[in-house]
Amino acid sequence: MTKGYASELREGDGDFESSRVLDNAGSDDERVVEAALRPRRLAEFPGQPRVRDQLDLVLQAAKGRGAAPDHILLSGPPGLGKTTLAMIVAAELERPIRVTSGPAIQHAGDLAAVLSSLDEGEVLFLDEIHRMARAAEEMLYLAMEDFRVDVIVGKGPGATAIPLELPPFTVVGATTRDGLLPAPLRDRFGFTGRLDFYDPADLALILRRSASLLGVEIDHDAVVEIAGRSRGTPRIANRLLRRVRDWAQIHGDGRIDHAAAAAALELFDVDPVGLDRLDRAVLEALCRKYAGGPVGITTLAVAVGEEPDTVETVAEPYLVRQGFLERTPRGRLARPAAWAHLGLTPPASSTAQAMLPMEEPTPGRFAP
Ligand SMILES: Nc1ncnc2c1ncn2[C@@H]1O[C@H](COP(=O)(O)OP(=O)(O)OP(=O)(O)O)[C@@H](O)[C@H]1O
Repeated sequence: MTKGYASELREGDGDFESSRVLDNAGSDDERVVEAALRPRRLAEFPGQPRVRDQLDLVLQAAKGRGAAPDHILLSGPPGLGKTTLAMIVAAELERPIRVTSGPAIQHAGDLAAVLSSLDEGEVLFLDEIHRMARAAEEMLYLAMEDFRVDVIVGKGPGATAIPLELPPFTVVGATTRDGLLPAPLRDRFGFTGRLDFYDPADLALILRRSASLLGVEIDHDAVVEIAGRSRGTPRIANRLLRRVRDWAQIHGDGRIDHAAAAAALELFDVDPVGLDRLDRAVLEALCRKYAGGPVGITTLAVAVGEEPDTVETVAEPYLVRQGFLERTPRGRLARPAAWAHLGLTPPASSTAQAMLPMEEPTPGRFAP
């Protein structure tokens, strides 16, 4: 589900909290709206054609055999649809879904309680699976492989493991950091779907569908404008749509045209390539404070007043994808496009400048 970044940002110094319309977080009300906008079936899910086709095959084959499918791992940056796809897996299998998350499982006993109450064929959605406690991870390996958990009774040398058989079930794990998953856990998943940023045409489809569900009229140019500034992320596209809708309601007749979209996005500090204040702060710190780097992620995060994990999972993937930033073994480096985007001239000695030039991305187009 969509958690983590909200609380992390709130717990942080809060610089970006109030104005980050692009946060991959949101209030409870927003989560309710988000849930209402989720596609329910695979056929309604725009984008990610490869993952969709692979998942379709896995699910159809399992259904045909009348068996639970292999465990499924979904990885990718926040807001790309991992939770949505987990819900879709259960809907396609016509099975119930149990939802929990890594941070909620801090002891093996927490996981044992969930596992022992699963019904046959049930889908267990484990969001942020990389944040589960180590002891619970070990229990999960066994449960995923042998459909069994060992319940430990007693303590010390007298402790006994009592095996408890489980009915077959399917784990759908979601992670923004699959590199943090221990190999034995990763290996237990028979299928891994890697979600990537959406292209503007798919975001446009998502926006049209959401506008129709929200009952707002939106014209073609406005859809293109919002899609181009949504960082390749459906959650952000939907959130920007709702802010543009607010603008059109207050300043116009409720219909969304290009002028309304552009004015609202300007108000909410979303720049023409979709970068928000945190993204720009990261680039500014990298270029102005550290002369383009290389600089370590922790230092960079301190410079922008954020947790390293937030910078790494929320801001960086898109900055890398857009050709603004490069991750190197020595630290983060600003690419020439970052200097150009900020209107700065790289210092003559900058390592970043010595690298091959990349084009400044155009609005709504991803760098190759
Ligand atoms: N392919 C899609 N089509 C339409 N809407 C989508 C799609 N993918 C995601 N969304 C919308 O974006 C919102 C966020 O998606 P979701 O919660 O599934 O992302 P996530 O990858 O699980 O994020 P996180 O890592 O933060 O948990 C959903 O509420 C849904 O409305």
